[in-house]
Amino acid sequence: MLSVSNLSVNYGATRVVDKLNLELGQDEILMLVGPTGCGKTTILQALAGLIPVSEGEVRLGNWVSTPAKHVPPEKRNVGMVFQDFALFPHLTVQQNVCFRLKDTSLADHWLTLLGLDNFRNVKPASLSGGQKQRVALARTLAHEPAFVLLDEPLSNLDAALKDSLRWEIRDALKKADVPAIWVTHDQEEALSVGDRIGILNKGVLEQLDTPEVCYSTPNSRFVARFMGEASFLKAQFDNSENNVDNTVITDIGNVPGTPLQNAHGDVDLLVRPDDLSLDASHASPNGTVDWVRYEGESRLYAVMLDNGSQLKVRVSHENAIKPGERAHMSLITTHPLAVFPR
Ligand SMILES: Nc1ncnc2c1ncn2[C@@H]1O[C@H](COP(=O)(O)OP(=O)(O)OP(=O)(O)O)[C@@H](O)[C@H]1O
Repeated sequence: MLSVSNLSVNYGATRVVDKLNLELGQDEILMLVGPTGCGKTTILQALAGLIPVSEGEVRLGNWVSTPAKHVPPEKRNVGMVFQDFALFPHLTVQQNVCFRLKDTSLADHWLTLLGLDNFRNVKPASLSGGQKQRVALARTLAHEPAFVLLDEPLSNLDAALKDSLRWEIRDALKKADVPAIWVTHDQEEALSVGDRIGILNKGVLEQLDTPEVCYSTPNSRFVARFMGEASFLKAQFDNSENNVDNTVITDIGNVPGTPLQNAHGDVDLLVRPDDLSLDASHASPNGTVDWVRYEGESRLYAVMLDNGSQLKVRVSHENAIKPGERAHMSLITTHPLAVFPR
């Protein structure tokens, strides 16, 4: 188990990572997300032992690193995968993966598993981006790392490739049976690939939970907005025992709620685009379309309700409504929605 307690990193007088705490199970994949400059890469560098930490400890297997007793990178047995692949251009795929390896049987194993058998004798320049990233991963895993750090491994690849390669990487990490921390800018990638997600805000871990919990029950508005399209609808919530079903009352329907931060009375309900329906042929419209974004199979609408809340709703692409047109919006969800104090 990889265990991190109160890890803090300062650059000069500026604290960039503030008291990070986390524990990762043996084959667990943690996706680390957050806005640019929030400290994601700094955390990876600190865990790899590449930069000094100001406070706290990192513990794995038989070593513990603290500011007073720093364990150097070569003693940590960390595997790193970067967005720029970092392959040796003058070596073949096979030579890259076997670099400094005494026993090459694991190199063969990962080359085969990652579909690289036919490329063993070519140099990186003639490989596609996805193939290069597979080579980088094979090289990392062939060295039997105790844990793996991935810094935006897919950010240089096109959308279609990203989608398939993220599953290949997840599968390979699970087979390698090592804890992994994977930094990404892509919320969808974080939600679909991670066992858990850590959301960082200005060096502080705001939430560390399963993808489902981070998306449906974010513990702050920051996390709610960061994990996907989020609208906040004015609502009323009675937190007394009279409200046995935790019903939240809104102008566009009543739904079950999960109150956060002791929300009650006048509250804001977190509404995702798929929690709503939009009907332009309804006899009594309750809002006006502000804008629409065509997404291929769907369209995302921003609708200004007559009560002053703007909500975003995603509907089938067949549903073409123009900005300025009136429409009826209602809540259609049956699962509990997060309720924030206003
Ligand atoms: N060597 C350094 N010296 C001083 N400040 C640094 C150094 N490296 C990073 N920083 C600062 O530390 C903060 C965190 O940087 P970091 O690269 O960890 O962010 P990030 O979350 O990985 O960002 P991005 O998503 O843009 O890659 C930023 O404000 C950055 O400017």
